[in-house]
Amino acid sequence: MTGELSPIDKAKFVAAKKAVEFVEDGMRVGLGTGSTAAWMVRCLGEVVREEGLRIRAVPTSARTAALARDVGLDVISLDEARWLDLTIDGADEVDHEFNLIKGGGAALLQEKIVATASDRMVVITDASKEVETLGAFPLPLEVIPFGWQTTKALVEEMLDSLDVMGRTTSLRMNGAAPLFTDEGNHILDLHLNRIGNVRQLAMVLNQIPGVVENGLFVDICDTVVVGYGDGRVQLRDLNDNSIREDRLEFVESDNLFADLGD
Ligand SMILES: O=C[C@H](O)[C@H](O)[C@H](O)COP(=O)(O)O
Repeated sequence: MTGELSPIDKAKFVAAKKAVEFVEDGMRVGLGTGSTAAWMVRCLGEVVREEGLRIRAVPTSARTAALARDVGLDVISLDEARWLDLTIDGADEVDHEFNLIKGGGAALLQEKIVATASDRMVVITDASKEVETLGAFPLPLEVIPFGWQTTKALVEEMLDSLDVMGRTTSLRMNGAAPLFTDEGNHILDLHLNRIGNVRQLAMVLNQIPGVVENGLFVDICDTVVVGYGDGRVQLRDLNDNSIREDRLEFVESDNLFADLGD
């Protein structure tokens, strides 16, 4: 069964499996969204079944909530949990200061709320998402549908005033219609190539009327777990600047590998 996994899925899987080791009995855990986070939810379900951990999980999307219930996790809302011990999530890009671009799966709003409500955010990724400077991946911006074209024009004006060159913005589509997020909003993707001042951009984007949230996660992530296709994992911790390495075996499990990908 594991032979069917691509190297990239193996990398995502080992990062996810390693990150689940941070989960302890009694914790309230935020569950990210996306293909990497889906591996983590499956791994967590298995650990909870095998070790009898009592955890409560707060998902960041309807997709993750459905998967979490499928694998037997106790799903509660953020309002029930209030604060979380840990959130584990994927990312679209990660820089050396652990700033992130998120929202490729349109879940950035709930993801940012949940991660910010957590004592610790662990990001799981493969090496392809590590970058010197954020911005090659289009930056998602969640905007309310009312007047979105005006909001888009204001965003473009703001980018001009910041001298962000060569940018384009596009409304994310779902087939022929605009995509709606779980919160009923649209996504504008900002194609910027390179984000010089991440902190400044994150702040000014959220000042624009109509913008609900942006996909820049600044000073939120503490730990990054990078997985590799050969089973290696690297754990980087910003708090003590440590880097630890490990290697995980691929263990065949029908539960984990029956439904590949997100
Ligand atoms: O909105 C989606 C999230 O921010 C995802 O965590 C991000 O897009 C990474 O997804 P994946 O693990 O599928 O690459």
